[in-house]
Amino acid sequence: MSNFRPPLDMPFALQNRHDEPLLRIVACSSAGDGNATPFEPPLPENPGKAPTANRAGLREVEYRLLAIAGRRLLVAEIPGHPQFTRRLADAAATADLALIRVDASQGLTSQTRLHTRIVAMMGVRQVILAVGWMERVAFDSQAFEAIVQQYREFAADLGFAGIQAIPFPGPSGVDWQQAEPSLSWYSGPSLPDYLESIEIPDSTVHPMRLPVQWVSRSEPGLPGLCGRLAAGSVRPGDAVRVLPSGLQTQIETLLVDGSERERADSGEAVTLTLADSVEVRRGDVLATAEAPPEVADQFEARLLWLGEQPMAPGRQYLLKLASQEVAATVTLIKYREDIDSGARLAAKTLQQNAIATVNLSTSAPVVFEPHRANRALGSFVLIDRLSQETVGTGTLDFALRRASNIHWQALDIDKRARAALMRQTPRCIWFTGLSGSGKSTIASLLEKRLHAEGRHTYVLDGDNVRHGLNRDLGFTEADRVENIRRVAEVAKLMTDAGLIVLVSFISPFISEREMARGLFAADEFVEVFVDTPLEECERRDVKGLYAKARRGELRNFTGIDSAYEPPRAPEVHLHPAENTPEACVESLLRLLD
Ligand SMILES: Nc1ncnc2c1ncn2[C@@H]1O[C@H](COP(=O)(O)OS(=O)(=O)O)[C@@H](OP(=O)(O)O)[C@H]1O
Ligand SMILES: Nc1ncnc2c1ncn2[C@@H]1O[C@H](COP(=O)(O)OP(=O)(O)O)[C@@H](O)[C@H]1O
Repeated sequence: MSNFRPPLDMPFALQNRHDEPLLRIVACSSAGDGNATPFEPPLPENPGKAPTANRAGLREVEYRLLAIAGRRLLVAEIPGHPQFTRRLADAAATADLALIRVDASQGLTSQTRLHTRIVAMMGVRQVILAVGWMERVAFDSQAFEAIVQQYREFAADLGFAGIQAIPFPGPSGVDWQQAEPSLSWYSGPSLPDYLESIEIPDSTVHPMRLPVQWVSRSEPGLPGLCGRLAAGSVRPGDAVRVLPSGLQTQIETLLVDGSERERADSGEAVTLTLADSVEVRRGDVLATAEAPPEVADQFEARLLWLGEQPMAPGRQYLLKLASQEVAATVTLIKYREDIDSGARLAAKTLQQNAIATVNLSTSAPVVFEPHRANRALGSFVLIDRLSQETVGTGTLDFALRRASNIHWQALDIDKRARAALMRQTPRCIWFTGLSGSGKSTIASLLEKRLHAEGRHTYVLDGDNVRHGLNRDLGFTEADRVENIRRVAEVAKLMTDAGLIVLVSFISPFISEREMARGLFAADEFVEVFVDTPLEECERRDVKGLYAKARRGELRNFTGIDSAYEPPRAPEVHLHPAENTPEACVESLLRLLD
């Protein structure tokens, strides 16, 4: 074994492809206290770096570059703690092989099953089941076989092409060099031999895909299109298509590391220029002209939920796929998978570490390929728009419909024409605040004033809409998200009809209010924060609901046992506890004028 300079903490994504093939391994452990990793301690030939710990005293993820007989290995070692699930999914997304270690005395744990499902979902097809601490079961071959048998049965439906189980002595996993006499009954390959024998799929045979990371205009002439080849190879003169626009052109020049090249392969970072001045933007994908990927905005997908807060269908997240970024919503949870048995379970929301099959809808068409055909264009992450944290990762199975199959119906009479007839500027005035804060009182008074001035208005009130359109919804977080999504869509249609719409819903979450805002033109949406302190609302207790909630007779009551997230920058901030309803309406009218 030779030794490469260890690229400490180097993510897979930053590795450039060189002449020798690189086997990417994701290694994780469900053994012991979960804080150990299978490749420790660092081998004498390959010292790596000393394990680092984060503030909580947990080991961090480490990347090591090793070599065995001319084969280079990039190993991502993921500590077994549940906090590392996201890192495991990240590393598994590009790994060729997973090394999953168990403790012989514990056998399979829920962690083993979760890790195995995640690596399978992210497209890893080869698994090494490293059965460590064999001395704890007296090096018993039957104990080993029982674990292997159990694992094979569990993993039978997960689509692995190969599962190799290898026994190990000791607490620290992989003993590369020394044969352990007590394991002489094991006749399979050693870990180095097995790693050497694994075939790496050739990603250059796939049609070329280049997600454009940025467009460089630093040189005179046509812009340089920069990105990392996600599949296939590219040469000057190749016919390519730009997606989603579909425009066809040719590669003019190809640069790698600043020098002109005749060919570049999957994994390499390249800069291209095109023969024509076709419009290309960051997020577009360049592809082989005769075999382009699909473009769609509705998908069936598999989703691993990572957020501490449960996933709510209907809530908008930011979806990142290759270099594309669009708003996305889970429109339906088809089923959640039981991590142990794989059984399909009904679910209204997803808790952290749940895996589910869902329908996903994006706000704009996305260039993609099914994950089984291309991992780079078939996997995505979901980001919470407020915290900017990754809350989900997933893979696209197939498009539910092509984006191009559904078009906006062009109508002769549009919003502008309708509004002109009504002699008004359509608006959505969105009241948010606690129950009893005064939303309905103020909205109703404002409507009276507008009506008297000859304006065309409509009030959408939570209490009323919940008797009809939203009668199927309760007050869980997921139901409130859907409640607001529907009413925002209705308000948008009404504004489109030319009306001034007054929406009066608690609408407790920033995400959904921002989603609603996103449906309207910039100055069409007016967020009004009806900021009455909880104590005052509770003192008023118009409907006796606060008293009920305090007695524990009403669950999920906003302000008591369900959160209210105040707006950060509302257009109007009202303080009804200090001003009469009439005074509040006056200040609103001034703003609307
Ligand atoms: N658990 C719980 N939490 C909050 N509110 C409750 C609850 N149960 C019933 N109600 C009554 O429902 C009204 C709020 O409905 P909304 O559609 O505005 O709520 S939300 O926007 O979906 O949060 C609200 O009306 P307002 O007082 O006018 O706000 C309450 O009367
Ligand atoms: N300045 C004020 N603005 C609005 N409502 C007020 C004000 N002062 C007192 N109230 C009273 O508070 C209650 C608010 O109830 P409501 O308008 O139904 O609130 P919400 O729609 O937010 O649940 C009403 O009984 C209203 O008369």
